[in-house]
Amino acid sequence: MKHILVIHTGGTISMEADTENNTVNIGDTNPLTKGLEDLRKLARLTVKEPLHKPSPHITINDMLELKRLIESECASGDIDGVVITHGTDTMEETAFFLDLTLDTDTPVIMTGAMRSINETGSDGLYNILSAIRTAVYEKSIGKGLLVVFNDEIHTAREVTKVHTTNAAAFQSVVTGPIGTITNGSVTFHYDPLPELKIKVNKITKRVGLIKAYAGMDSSILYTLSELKYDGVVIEALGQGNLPPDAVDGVDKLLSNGIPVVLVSRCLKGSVQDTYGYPGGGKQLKELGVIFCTGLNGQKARLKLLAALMQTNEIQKLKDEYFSA
Ligand SMILES: NC(=O)C[C@H](N)C(=O)O
Repeated sequence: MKHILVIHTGGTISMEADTENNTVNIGDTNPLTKGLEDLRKLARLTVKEPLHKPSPHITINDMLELKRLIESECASGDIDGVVITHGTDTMEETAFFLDLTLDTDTPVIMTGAMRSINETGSDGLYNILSAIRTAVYEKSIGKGLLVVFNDEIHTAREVTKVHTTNAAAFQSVVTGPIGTITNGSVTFHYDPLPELKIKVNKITKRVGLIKAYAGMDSSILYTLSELKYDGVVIEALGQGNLPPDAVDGVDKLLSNGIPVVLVSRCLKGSVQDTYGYPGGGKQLKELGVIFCTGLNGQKARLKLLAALMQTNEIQKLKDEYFSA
């Protein structure tokens, strides 16, 4: 029998509905720590609970703590796979951060739930079951961090939360799921792209994330510059454009040595220096903005945060961390 480390961190999967007050709450204890008995038929389980939080409370230090825990537990060579339960709101961020910074071939699977443990149709235990099935499956080795949810398997790079309440809350919008689970059998459909790894033990930088909008000016960008943020990610318009009045703010950040990474607020497609009008991608690229295709804003922010622990030279960031 394979040995799976189950790490609980909190989220709706560990919450209970209070039907009188119509709220969902995190209690003193995590009901999941007792509810895994049936799943022990699938694998030998060791259960740890380093955190018991709703996922909007998860911090970058929590992500680092999880990374350290996984590394130290896997160092013995006795762990065949890891399953992490996590709230869904920031699941893609913890998943991406761990994928970026963990250097292991051991399958690490993340899951959660949209309905709390005592609600009718609760999806928590079912998703854990699917996650354990994926963790023990031989072909999950070397695929990076995977998110298992509602019978689908997603890579950390592609997955995003697309629905606030539906049990099918996660999608790999560009590629579709990397795998599916049918009648308890795991099938993979393609191999993931190799993900860059960044070695970090601590994060001491501050990176802001803002979304561009029609009529945006430079005020927020000036503020981030005055507050001496270490980096800024902008979810730009379309192919990588900004309103003309926002350009001076970008210029201010860059001339203060603060890297600016640009992703698109569109769900699909790449960012490119196509448009030559004021605020267009061509002007932004010439100013020194780093273009990043394939990551949404929250993931590009984490990548910049980790990369800034290696270098704050804009050219190096561009060449070594954001060239693909
Ligand atoms: N479904 C969930 O887990 C949502 C919850 N707000 C959380 O992220 O902790």
